Amino acid sequence: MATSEETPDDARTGGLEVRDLVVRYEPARRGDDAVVAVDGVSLEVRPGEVVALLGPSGCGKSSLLRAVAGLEPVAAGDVRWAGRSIVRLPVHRRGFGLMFQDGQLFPHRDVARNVAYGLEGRMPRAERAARVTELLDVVGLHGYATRPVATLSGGEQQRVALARALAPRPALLLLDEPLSALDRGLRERLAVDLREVLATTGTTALFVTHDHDEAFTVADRVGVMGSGRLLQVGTPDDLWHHPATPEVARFLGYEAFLGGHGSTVVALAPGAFRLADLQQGAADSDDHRAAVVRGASFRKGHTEVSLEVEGVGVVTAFVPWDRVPDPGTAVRVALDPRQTAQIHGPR
Ligand SMILES: Nc1ncnc2c1ncn2[C@@H]1O[C@H](COP(=O)(O)OP(=O)(O)OP(=O)(O)O)[C@@H](O)[C@H]1O
Repeated sequence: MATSEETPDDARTGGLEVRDLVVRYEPARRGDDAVVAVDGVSLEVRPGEVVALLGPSGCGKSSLLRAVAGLEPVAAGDVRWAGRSIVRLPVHRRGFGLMFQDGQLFPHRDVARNVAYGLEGRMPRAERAARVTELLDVVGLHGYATRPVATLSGGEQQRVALARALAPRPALLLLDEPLSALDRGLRERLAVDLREVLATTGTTALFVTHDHDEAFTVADRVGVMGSGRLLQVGTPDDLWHHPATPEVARFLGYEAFLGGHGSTVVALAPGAFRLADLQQGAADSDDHRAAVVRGASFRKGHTEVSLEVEGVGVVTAFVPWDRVPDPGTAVRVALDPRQTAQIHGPR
């Protein structure tokens, strides 16, 4: 039977449910305004699902995550797990795992004893050792058990932190920018590994990041936040092809906008304009414009050219490395509709 804490709706949903959540920080000095860091957010994370919260610095991602963890009080709204409100449960009774930007490993323990931390007192020693070995395999650190953590690289330390967070089989894993302290190449590789580890272990997770590539790599669904609000939630594919507003589109990486029919706006992804005389496909388009080359930077296997397109602004075009026009060159560009998204205005 449904109680006041449980509704038939919840029983069907399971997982995490955040309802109309408000997180507010009271002012440090009298007379200052309170900061509303999370302003009425509702979000679900279904069992086994990985959801990323994506948004610029200060938009309230960490505050939301910390409220779910029980590290920040909830000013209004509700946080529910498996159909029950947990806002009054202390952190340690929620059964959630936490992982932060700096792994916060215990420097005087070796790798195995870091990973075993959450298992101590919960299972016999032999079982604990087996679980540690299993987790080190899962995160790609086979054979690292006796290494002092101080001798590990930043990426290896984050793998240990992940293994430690997963060891007690948390009901929900909360990750706050776990890869942000690492350099870009390593971050990209670890994001792929993280996705695989979460999938293999069937872990339900909420993952905070300001990096859209990382969110798209790791998560089944992504929630885009801005100024304390949840602006849009969807699969990476859905968000990219159907951003709800120019604000969301810009945050996902769209660079410029064109007026469309009526209240429709056309968002332009990097590569939306092709240099007409250089690239195949450009000739098919009937939308040609004048542009001036502003600069170029070499990337893996191609060159990104910065173009100032008449009536549009500065955008990025991709050209083969041996066909890069000099800065100042006047060129014609053609629009590739596949690299655009339509945003429908308010009806
Ligand atoms: N303990 C606090 N006291 C007062 N204000 C806070 C506190 N923590 C966060 N804030 C404010 O709340 C807002 C949201 O911060 P939060 O850390 O949740 O954002 P974020 O999106 O995670 O940002 P970042 O990516 O920079 O960590 C910001 O304006 C921040 O200054």
